[in-house]
Amino acid sequence: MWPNGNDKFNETMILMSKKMIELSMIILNMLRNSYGIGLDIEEGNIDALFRMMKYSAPMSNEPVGNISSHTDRNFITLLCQNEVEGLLFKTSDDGEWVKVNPDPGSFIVLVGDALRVWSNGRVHAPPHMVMTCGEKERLSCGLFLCPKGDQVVEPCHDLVDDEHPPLFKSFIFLDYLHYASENAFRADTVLDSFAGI
Ligand SMILES: O=C(O)CCC(=O)C(=O)O
Ligand SMILES: [Fe+2]
Repeated sequence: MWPNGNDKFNETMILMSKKMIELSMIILNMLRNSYGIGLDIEEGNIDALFRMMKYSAPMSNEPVGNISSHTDRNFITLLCQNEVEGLLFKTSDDGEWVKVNPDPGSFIVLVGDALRVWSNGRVHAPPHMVMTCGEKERLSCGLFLCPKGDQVVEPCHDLVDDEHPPLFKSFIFLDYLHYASENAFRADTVLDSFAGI
């Protein structure tokens, strides 16, 4: 059983997760630069979860729901997947559901709730879900960059002023995770009910 006895696989997964953490940090820094401000998210205050997901082939042409609509709770999620489509996300403009065209050579970047709070609502954390159909299994792997559980999540002070009042209250990340898991049935609006002002 992995990791025992599968050293090569182990090594590849550790390398992959390290590279995905690096890429997530680069993206966070690009965001900071685009606002011309210092990023008060330090590496020591961040956790990363690497997860591999397998959706078995539904063997039907009717789409089958695998993961229902939700926003991710973390700062930023990087996803890569095989060629089987299934991920859909909701746009901020008109709330349309859009299919993600799978490209095994690229990463999908999703903003999560913690980054939406940090940016004081400037970046959209899209509700997304997974629905598959057909005869092939879908494989994806995700790197979820999160605040550590004891971290305070709040709008970045440089992004709050008279014209941009805070849209969210400060909270401890772990408290939010608990609240979100107790309110999982409204997984894509739970941030607003927990911390929205
Ligand atoms: O498998 C995917 O592409 C997405 C999975 C997902 O949304 C999640 O694990 O939060
Ligand atoms: Fe997700």
